[in-house]
Amino acid sequence: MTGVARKQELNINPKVRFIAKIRCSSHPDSLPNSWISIHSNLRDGVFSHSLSFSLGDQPLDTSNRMGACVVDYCYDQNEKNDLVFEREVKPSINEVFDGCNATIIACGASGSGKSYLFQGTNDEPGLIVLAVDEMLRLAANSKKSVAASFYEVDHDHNVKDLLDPNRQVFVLKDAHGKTQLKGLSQVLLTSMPQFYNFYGRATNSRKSIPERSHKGLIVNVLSDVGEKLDVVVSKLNFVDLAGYQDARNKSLDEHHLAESTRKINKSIHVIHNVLHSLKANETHVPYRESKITNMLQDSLGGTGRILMVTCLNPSFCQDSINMVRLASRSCQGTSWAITDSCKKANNSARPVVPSSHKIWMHGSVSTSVRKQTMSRGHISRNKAHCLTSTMKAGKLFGESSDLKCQKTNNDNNKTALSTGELSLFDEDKESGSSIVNQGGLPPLSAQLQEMVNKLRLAYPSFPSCIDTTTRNDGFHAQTSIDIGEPTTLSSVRSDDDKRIGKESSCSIASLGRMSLIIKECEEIVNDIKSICPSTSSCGDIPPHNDAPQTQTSADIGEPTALDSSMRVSNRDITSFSTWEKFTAGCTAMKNSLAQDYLRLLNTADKEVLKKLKGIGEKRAAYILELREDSPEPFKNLDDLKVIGLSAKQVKSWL
Ligand SMILES: Nc1ncnc2c1ncn2[C@@H]1O[C@H](COP(=O)(O)OP(=O)(O)OP(=O)(O)O)[C@@H](O)[C@H]1O
Repeated sequence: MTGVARKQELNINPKVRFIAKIRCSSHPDSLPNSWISIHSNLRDGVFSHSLSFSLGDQPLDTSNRMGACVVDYCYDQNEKNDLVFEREVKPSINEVFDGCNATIIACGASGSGKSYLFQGTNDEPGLIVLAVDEMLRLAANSKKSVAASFYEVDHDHNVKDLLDPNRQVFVLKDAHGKTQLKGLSQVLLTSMPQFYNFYGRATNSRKSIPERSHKGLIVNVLSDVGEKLDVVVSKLNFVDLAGYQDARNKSLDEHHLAESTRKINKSIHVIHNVLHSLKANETHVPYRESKITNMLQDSLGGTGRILMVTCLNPSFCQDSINMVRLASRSCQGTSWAITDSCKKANNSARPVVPSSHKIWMHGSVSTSVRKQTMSRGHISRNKAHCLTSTMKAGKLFGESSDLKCQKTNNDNNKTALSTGELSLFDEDKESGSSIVNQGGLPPLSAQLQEMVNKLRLAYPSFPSCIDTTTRNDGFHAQTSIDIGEPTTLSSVRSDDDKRIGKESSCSIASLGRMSLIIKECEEIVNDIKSICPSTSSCGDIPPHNDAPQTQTSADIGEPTALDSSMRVSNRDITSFSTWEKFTAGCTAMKNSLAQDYLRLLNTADKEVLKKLKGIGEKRAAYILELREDSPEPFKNLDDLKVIGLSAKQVKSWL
């Protein structure tokens, strides 16, 4: 890092700013950091830092999708908390006193120095301590007061009051849509020693909780003392996110730990998504996809200023690379559009984004970038010294020197969908006749055709349903029934009605659906075989007995018993009514379609992902990143939330 770069103008994004901080080594004798190099970029008046990584002499290629990792600024290991405070936090505090909210978020791998940055030590106070001191000073000079709350969110689910762990905290929205943290206690701050007392109590209560969790401090600025003390004018949030850990880390063999890690990682991804959306001025911001972003919605949205600090370990840590990639993706609005020149260690240019990416990255580089000239030399350290002596008196913080982050598995467990699997989707493939090609669908293979024919024998209503529609809508109608919900014929029909006319051309998605349905047919055939072991083929299945079970409107209206039809292997297939057989097939199909959609998300390469409805360039790239954290990030339809899709939406596409 050259001195010239250090004197460059800083571009401060008025809304969201991403910075990185390389942790100082906790061992004074250890070698200075050598695995992260910081390179300055100045392009079109926008300043940024790109980071490159090396292991020994070996540059680490992070360019698979990402290329250089770019953040707005990176502080190296020699730069102290007070410098970060003066440059990054203090300007926001003035704005908080003017009525704006601000949020400072620290994220990073475990042991990357998040707590150190926020909390600091007796000798080097952290951002929180410096900020509260500054806020108390400003409050004394105005008719305002400050009060603080301290909370913890474990598993991205339960919110606990760290001042009073027995209190239950509920996240509610008031009539104006504002977030209320019902039950969270608040302490009026009067002096630094009183704050140390408060903060020390809260951090001690946290130590009793072994699980990793996010924790947050809210410093509220209250309106005039003596009038309405409880009216919050604005707030400064500090959010110390749980340490990021690769969920595939072998040490996480206990299921609940892996599960908890998965949830934590997911919420970290959601926070980055939210910041990306805010930075890119997107209309939809996925606050509701995690508890922590839901809680912070008021502060993050509107005019609230946000600083995301990605803390980096001083020695090699794959999780740190993952984190900085994530930050870079959110910061740049893109994560893969990196030119070759950017991959070189000594690159100096910001990544060039191909035009195909420009739609969604629009707005990510602010046009109203505020520039602040700051040189390293003019930071006053008096404040820190003054605080240090106060803190020493209180001996608030203990220190440990463990370097927690270990090298983790770098291999991405990627399984690209083979073209063999895709051949079913292939429009050029011609074989056999088809019962469903009237809408432009490709002909089925002879083998599949035979299977469907067999199904016709077993399920008389199944082919009739197909045949009564003029195109592939019949298939859609059967497969668009909400998964897990009771199936009624009327719902089938209304879905059918909705779809007819909507989709007039054959899409890859519809071809995909078709192949999946056919695959499901095969499974149904196998199910039937297993229920009737004596059956050598579907064609041999005794025809259903319609006589005693004639379909009535009561049958149609009472389908819930059929939901269990896939579990009725004890029951003789011959006792199934036509309707039962049909709905059993439908249930299996819709479940299988959902599973196949999830399987594709978990395994398919980017190009295939982009063929799925709802998945564009951005989502596809994000899915690939999620798969780096967890080999199978999509276990059920609810997991789609993390990529901004709802289960309902996807079910309607299947
Ligand atoms: N700038 C620094 N100088 C010296 N030691 C540091 C510095 N930053 C962090 N450390 C030390 O590194 C260790 C890990 O730091 P810290 O606890 O802040 O990490 P963390 O990211 O909060 O970890 P976790 O996510 O596991 O809570 C601690 O022992 C801390 O004292």
